Amino acid sequence: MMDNDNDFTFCQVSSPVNQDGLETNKLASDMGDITLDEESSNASRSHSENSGVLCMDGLPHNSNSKKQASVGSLSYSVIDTTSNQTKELNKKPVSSDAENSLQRSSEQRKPMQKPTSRVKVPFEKGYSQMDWLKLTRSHPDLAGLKGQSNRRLISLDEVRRHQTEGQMWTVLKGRVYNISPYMKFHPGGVDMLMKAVGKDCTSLFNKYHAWVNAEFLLEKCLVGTLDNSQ
Ligand code: HEM
Repeated sequence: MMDNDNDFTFCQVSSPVNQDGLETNKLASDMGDITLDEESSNASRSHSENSGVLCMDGLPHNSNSKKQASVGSLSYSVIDTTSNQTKELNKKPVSSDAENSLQRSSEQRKPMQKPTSRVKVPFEKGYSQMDWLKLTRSHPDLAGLKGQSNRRLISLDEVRRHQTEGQMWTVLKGRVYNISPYMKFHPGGVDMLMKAVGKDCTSLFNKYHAWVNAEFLLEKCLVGTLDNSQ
């Protein structure tokens, strides 16, 4: 079962929102030798709709011939079609230790791991998403506009020239943001967000978390709109 927020993230093996068929297809192809039975597929789907995650933590079941794994209160069979044998997933109760739980869940996920590994970086004190929201409400000029309008058109070349501390610009879905103030608040870590600086990060963003509402999160960091005319 899921004990805390960390477990929620670390156990995530499918996209919370199935809006993006790609993610689901990738998962399906990476699962390769594992087949979920009819009942389990339905169960997983409805679980995804409800809570957005598919977590494999659960208490051990007594499994001899039929192997059972559990997802919250749901259970399903896992069948290895290559060896014609059923595999039992590693099922142990979750401890509250986030580090152990990260290790254990990455072991569990091995057979169906995606190429894109998504590790949530523990935030520094004062840099939670709630702290970010508070800052966006209280800071007068997060974008660093200094009175300039954020309705102007900005070329990709100008975006490239903004890679200094305090002025780190990126393009996301046609909008130009100064992500400098968001750096330390990014749940995926500073290093990951640095990859977005000075360029269009839309595809990277979608690869990791297409469902994140950046328009809302970065609203106060908007510096303009990308000029596509060149
Ligand atoms: C530019 C705007 C971006 C915003 C506003 C943003 C925001 C977020 C948010 C809110 C989360 C937590 C998601 C969750 O809990 O489900 C997150 C996680 C993450 N982000 Fe970003 N992100 C951005 C760009 C990027 C880029 C460009 C990359 C990759 C190069 C990236 C990589 C990650 C990773 C690896 C995680 C961590 C694990 C996870 O939560 O699943 N992000 N980001």
